[in-house]
Amino acid sequence: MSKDSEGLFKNFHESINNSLDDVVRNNFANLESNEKRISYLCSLPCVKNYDISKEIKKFESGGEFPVKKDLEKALQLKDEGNKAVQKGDWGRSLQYYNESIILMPEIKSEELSIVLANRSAALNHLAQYEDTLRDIQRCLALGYPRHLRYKVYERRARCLLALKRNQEAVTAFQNTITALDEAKNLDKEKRLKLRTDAKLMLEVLNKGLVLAGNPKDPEPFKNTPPKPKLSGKHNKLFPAASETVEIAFDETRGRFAKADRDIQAGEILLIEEPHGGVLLSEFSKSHCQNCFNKCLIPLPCPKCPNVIFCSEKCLDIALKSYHGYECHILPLLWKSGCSVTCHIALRMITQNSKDYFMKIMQDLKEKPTGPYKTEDYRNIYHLVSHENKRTKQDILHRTEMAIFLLKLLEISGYFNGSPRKISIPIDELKTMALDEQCIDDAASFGCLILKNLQVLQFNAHEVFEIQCLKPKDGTRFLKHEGKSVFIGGAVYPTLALFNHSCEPGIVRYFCGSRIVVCAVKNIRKGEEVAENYGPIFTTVPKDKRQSQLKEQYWFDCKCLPCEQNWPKYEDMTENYLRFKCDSDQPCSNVIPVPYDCMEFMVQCGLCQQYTNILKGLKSLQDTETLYKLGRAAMGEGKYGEAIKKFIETLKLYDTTLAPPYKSYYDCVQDLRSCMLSLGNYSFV
Ligand SMILES: C[S@@+](CC[C@H](N)C(=O)[O-])C[C@H]1O[C@@H](n2cnc3c(N)ncnc32)[C@H](O)[C@@H]1O
Repeated sequence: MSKDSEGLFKNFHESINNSLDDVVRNNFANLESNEKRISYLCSLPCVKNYDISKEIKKFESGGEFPVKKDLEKALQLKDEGNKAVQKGDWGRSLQYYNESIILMPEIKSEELSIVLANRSAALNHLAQYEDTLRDIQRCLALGYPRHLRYKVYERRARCLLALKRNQEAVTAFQNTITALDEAKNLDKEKRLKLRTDAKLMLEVLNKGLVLAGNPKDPEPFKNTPPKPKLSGKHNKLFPAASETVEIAFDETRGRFAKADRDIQAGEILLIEEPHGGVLLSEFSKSHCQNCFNKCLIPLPCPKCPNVIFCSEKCLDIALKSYHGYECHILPLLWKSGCSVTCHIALRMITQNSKDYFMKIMQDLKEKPTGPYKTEDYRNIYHLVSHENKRTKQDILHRTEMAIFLLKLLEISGYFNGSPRKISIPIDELKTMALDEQCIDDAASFGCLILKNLQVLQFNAHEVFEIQCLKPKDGTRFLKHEGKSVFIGGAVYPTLALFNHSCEPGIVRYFCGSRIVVCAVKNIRKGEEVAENYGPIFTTVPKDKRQSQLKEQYWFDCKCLPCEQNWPKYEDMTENYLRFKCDSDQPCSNVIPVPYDCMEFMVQCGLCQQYTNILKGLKSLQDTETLYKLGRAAMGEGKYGEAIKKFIETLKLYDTTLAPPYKSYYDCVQDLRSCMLSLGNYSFV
């Protein structure tokens, strides 16, 4: 449940807990399968008869997440946009048009086409030509009135000229001339002037094209950032990871990742799409519901006023899978007070069809073999859920959540195999009882949801972006100085196989909703590639780390900093250097050498061999210079350059010294900050 939750789910939960007597609790506790737990709880009168009609009524009243589109408001906002245009405030008009588009009902396609055309004018004035062209395309597809079309064709032609796409501009000017014939409300003189201008432009353009030998137009500009690339080939068994990573297993730690060869700091080890990725409700009107990118020119869902998309592609993906079902239940879910984890648990179902689950239901008993694919629900089903360590109270609580989500799933039309077409009429929803026809489905899907909730507790990741203050004109902004903001959640099934260390070897960042995992240390072949579940040894004392990990993830951490009781960053001493034993035989020992040591040959206490520290001291001087260069590049926002310097610094450190020591973690921390700067960011 969300921390400050109020609302339907909380009340439902409290009401059940108050109604259950010891006998019922005992009966529940003795049930051995999730299927039985769901069926039993669903059959109890306190669940079936739970009255939700009053709470549902509250949703109808709208507020932050209205249940329906609103023509009147949409038209008002359009008018506000037009007024802003008259004042020459194009930025403000764009905001009004955006809001109007989101609220405009789908059936008012002509009205919508007009707001899109108006928005294209604003975008054109703001010199966002590619966006202008997209909106013109959209407004024409929606049936923009024929007598006004000359305007958007002419705008299209001018945009194409600005983008130097002259061949296409010729067609657009020709369309303008044809469309002027239909401009019945335009006075004769204006029409004549526009026609003459367009003809003149056509002449100039055609001549220019002939003179230049009819060159091809430049490709339309792609506004999607380049996709990150794995370092090395894909792992054959775990294709989201690189072949440098192997997934190993042992009885105490379960599955975990280790290096299959020496890994260098800076290598990209994993790139993975989310499974069940959801955006937090607070970002539903600023970020694309599908790819999580910040979205300044939103495309609305045709049916609901609560989510936006960055492109037709994202809209199409969402509508054909999860959003088709979630469209009308989102306000209910968001206002119910249940957590983002509940939403992910539901999304893990809605993103696939009922048929998909029916086909794999039998397979779920066995762990799947073959390549471990991100989209394959069977893999997620077998992630760690610690089912047999759960308390009765925990299972009861999650079963209640599952039942609440089941009810939403039923309302969404999921069990009938087709999304509901209209928003939920209040009279339809009186109690929590499930429709008799859905009882069998409820038992099967309730089990899956319950399993999802258990799995998510240990395997979900937060999705974040870096938010930077909007730079004033001409001023530079530094992404590493931005704030990391939690915008959503998801399971990344391959990353979920990585265990924790309080001294992690990786950093994760996001490109849209896709996660990228990058090494921030050099990791030797055979060593664990560990991620971090929260507490880091440099900042959190051991007892706190141990108790946090035990409480949240149910294991005793035995990482090196925990086992050897490494000091926090602030307590690391600079009085001696931790030299690696440099003997001929491989020796893993560390030789602490006082800072003011006058000897240059020091003896290893373990293998008794001598290490010449002069060579090491010389290379440490080089690391200082390299590190300073990296810091300087970072301060100028040249992250690629800074990353290279930090990687070189770490390489030199690793030939000489063994962590923990301050300068090593300074460098790791800066490398991490630079890597984070490569991910999602937005201006606030
Ligand atoms: C996200 S999963 C990691 C993958 C998991 N080991 C598996 O087999 O699928 C988290 C769970 O892994 C185990 N785990 C993670 N880090 C661990 C560590 N450092 N030592 C022991 N167990 C760990 C705990 O059981 C934890 O709840």
